[in-house]
Amino acid sequence: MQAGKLIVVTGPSGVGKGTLLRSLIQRHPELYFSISATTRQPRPGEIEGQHYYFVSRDKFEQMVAADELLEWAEYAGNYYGTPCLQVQQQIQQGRLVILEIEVVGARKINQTFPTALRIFILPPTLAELERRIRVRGQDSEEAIARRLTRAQAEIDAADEFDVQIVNDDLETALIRLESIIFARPN
Ligand SMILES: Nc1ncnc2c1ncn2[C@@H]1O[C@H](COP(=O)(O)OP(=O)(O)OP(=O)(O)O)[C@@H](O)[C@H]1O
Ligand SMILES: Nc1nc2c(ncn2[C@@H]2O[C@H](COP(=O)(O)O)[C@@H](O)[C@H]2O)c(=O)[nH]1
Repeated sequence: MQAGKLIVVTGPSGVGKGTLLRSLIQRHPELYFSISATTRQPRPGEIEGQHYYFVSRDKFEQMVAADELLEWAEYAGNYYGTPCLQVQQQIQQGRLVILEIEVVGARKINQTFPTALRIFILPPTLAELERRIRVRGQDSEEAIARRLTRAQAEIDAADEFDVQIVNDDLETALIRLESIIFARPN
């Protein structure tokens, strides 16, 4: 069986990573989308084991100590991390595995998984990024401020990644994402 591949999708909060990836997975159900662990409180409608594994800080720290996470980072006051086991199993089974993670964690993947394809999603403007976070309507003012403070430094890191996609028109960005993920190797 051919070995699978790891694809990391990163970019600032609210840029539309989740929106793009949900559409991508609808079109390509063979993709495996990794489910992260987080200490963040669930938002209305978020389901345990589907959107995230919601864990306490103690439990998260135990997972770190037991080396159960492929990468992890603290983001806007909460921990987020990728459980290793499922990702490794799915790659061994030949699947394309997608991680949707923030920039610090995406950098760590470069060290542990140097063959991963790392894609950075950019907003058309910072004002549009703020508008999207606000329209989503799921973060407190404090959480929005933390996310926007971090966004500029994240955007400045875009060139560290293999590919950059501007998510202006959603369908155009989705087609570009598809073409990069399913590009034939030379
Ligand atoms: N191309 C686009 N044009 C306009 N609105 C968009 C576009 N892409 C996403 N959005 C909207 O922007 C908001 C944020 O999108 P989304 O939650 O997917 O971002 P995200 O990058 O996954 O954020 P986070 O990292 O915080 O999970 C949503 O309301 C979504 O509908
Ligand atoms: N380093 C990691 N970052 C992750 C992971 N799972 C999600 N994220 C990123 O965190 C922020 C905030 O997410 P939100 O759901 O609270 O809006 C966002 O950029 C996610 O992509 C992970 O496992 N590791």
